[in-house]
Amino acid sequence: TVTDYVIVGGGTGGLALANRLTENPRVSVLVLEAGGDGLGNVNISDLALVGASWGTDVDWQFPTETLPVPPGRNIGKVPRGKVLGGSSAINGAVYTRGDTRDFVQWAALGNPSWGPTDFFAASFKNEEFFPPPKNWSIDYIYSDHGHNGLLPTSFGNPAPPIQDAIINSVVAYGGRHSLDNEGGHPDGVAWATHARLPSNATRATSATGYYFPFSYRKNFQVKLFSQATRIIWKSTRGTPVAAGVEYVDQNGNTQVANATTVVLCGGVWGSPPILERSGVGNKTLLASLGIKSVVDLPGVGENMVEQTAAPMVYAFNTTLPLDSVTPLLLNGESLQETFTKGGDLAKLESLFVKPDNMAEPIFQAYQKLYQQGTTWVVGLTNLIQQPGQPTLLAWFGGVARPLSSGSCHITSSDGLAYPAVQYNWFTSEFDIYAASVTLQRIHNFTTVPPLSDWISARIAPPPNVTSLDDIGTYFIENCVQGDHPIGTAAMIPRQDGGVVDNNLKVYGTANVYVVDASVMPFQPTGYPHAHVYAIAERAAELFKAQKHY
Ligand SMILES: Cc1cc2nc3c(=O)[nH]c(=O)nc-3n(C[C@H](O)[C@H](O)[C@H](O)COP(=O)(O)OP(=O)(O)OC[C@H]3O[C@@H](n4cnc5c(N)ncnc54)[C@H](O)[C@@H]3O)c2cc1C
Repeated sequence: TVTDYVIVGGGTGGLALANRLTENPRVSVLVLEAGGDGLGNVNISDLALVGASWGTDVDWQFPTETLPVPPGRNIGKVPRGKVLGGSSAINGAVYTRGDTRDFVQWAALGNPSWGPTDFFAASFKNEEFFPPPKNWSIDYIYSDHGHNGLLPTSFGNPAPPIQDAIINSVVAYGGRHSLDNEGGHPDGVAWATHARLPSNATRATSATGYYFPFSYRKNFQVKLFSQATRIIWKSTRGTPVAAGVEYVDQNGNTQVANATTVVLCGGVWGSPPILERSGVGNKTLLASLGIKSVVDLPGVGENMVEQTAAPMVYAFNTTLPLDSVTPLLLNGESLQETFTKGGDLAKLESLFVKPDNMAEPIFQAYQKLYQQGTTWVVGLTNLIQQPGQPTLLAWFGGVARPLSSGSCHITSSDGLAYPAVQYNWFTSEFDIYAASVTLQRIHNFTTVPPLSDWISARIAPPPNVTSLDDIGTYFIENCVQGDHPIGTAAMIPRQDGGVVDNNLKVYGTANVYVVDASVMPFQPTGYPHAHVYAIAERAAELFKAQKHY
């Protein structure tokens, strides 16, 4: 049998796309997912247990390469969801939307279908926002959220008065209190929504929203424990045409799924390896691995941007009664604003230079976003309660839009081998300087009243780390990955290192597409999760329009 679409990866993007395509009963979709269904796994469903699934069988546990800066640092294996729902099933579930100006730049990169009006309409289609109860002191703007989507979003339970103290100290130190960061103007400290059902703190994933309630659809088939290895080509003469996808089924047998259209939704480190094993990628690299080139596309696996964050941890002088779900505040602001309070803006600007491996148009987009004063640095607050210990306040602060970028490439033609994930953090000094001043500013927020009235000591970094240089060293030695990588199949012009076009079709192919976090040309303000859903919603619209469904 030949299905209309074979979708590789039943993750965040994959299931959202599959759902929208199968709204039409005449369109058939087969999803190949390397993991299982995750049903009954409390580490997935209970959002209070975030992190418990990492390192288990629902996590790919991707090995990473040693970092260049600081020399020799290796952060080891990092999580990615290997289960229906993909990373939406194991992530922090923080749901943030970017700035409208981010998408003006996406469109300017040669993608007219991805401007702010289209992007936000697609994103709102994803969300079903549950406002907090009236007696909770949480600000939000109702119209900044989607209301008829398939993914429930809501706030964690508030912990007044500490939350108000955080907001008031940010404002006391020259920051802004934003009523809502979700409507295209993320600029200041605001409550962050989670992908979660409000009633019982259950995690909402692409599987709970887009698949399980629709699994009755005969045209929406899912094969679990089926790992795709490469694309099978019907013809590589002229423009190559895919016939389907080769995969290893749950019994270890190699099979082929035939389809009219192949869509890769394997994620940032799942999709590029499939392209490379199929002959789509850097011709020289592929030749060195004995793989015949089908389309010479050097951008495959490049342009990988990952946010980093370092903890600033403070002990409270009291134990706070906390709900099981940690409430969160997200603070973002422009670099100009951050530096006005304690950095050398001229020095920062002198460091704002294009890294060799960054595409020129992306750098131009960054320049515009910087000049427009868009939010560039982000801090997320977390309240931590361990039995018998004082409550801790942890800020995770970092640069939302770093200049340093890395890569993800296969190292052999083995269809089941892990690729080499190279982050390349801090190869741009701009990122180190911006991060140091950000942490210093977070420290300054925390040590002015009213928040300071609650704090007894700083736990991390140690109190003797005070100079900007020392804070910078602390950051590069202790930062953690955001688990927010994007960009390895970037939607930019082919001559600039792009991999997919405005319709998410892989350049040089007739019928191969990518619909996941890989296609983001750069990280919109905030975090990636909500944007992947929006990409899938928008991709479904574009596919339907092309095929006149
Ligand atoms: C620990 C963690 C915390 C995070 N926290 C947040 C957060 O709080 N907020 C936020 O916005 N973002 C967060 N993220 C990032 C966010 O979850 C991801 O950006 C997003 O879910 C990626 O979606 P995707 O569709 O690109 O990939 P995924 O959702 O990862 O889906 C890829 C799917 O493809 C499958 N797959 C891969 N290769 C193959 C293959 N060869 N054959 C078959 N199937 C395959 C995988 O098993 C997976 O199901 C976090 C991520 C992680 C891992």
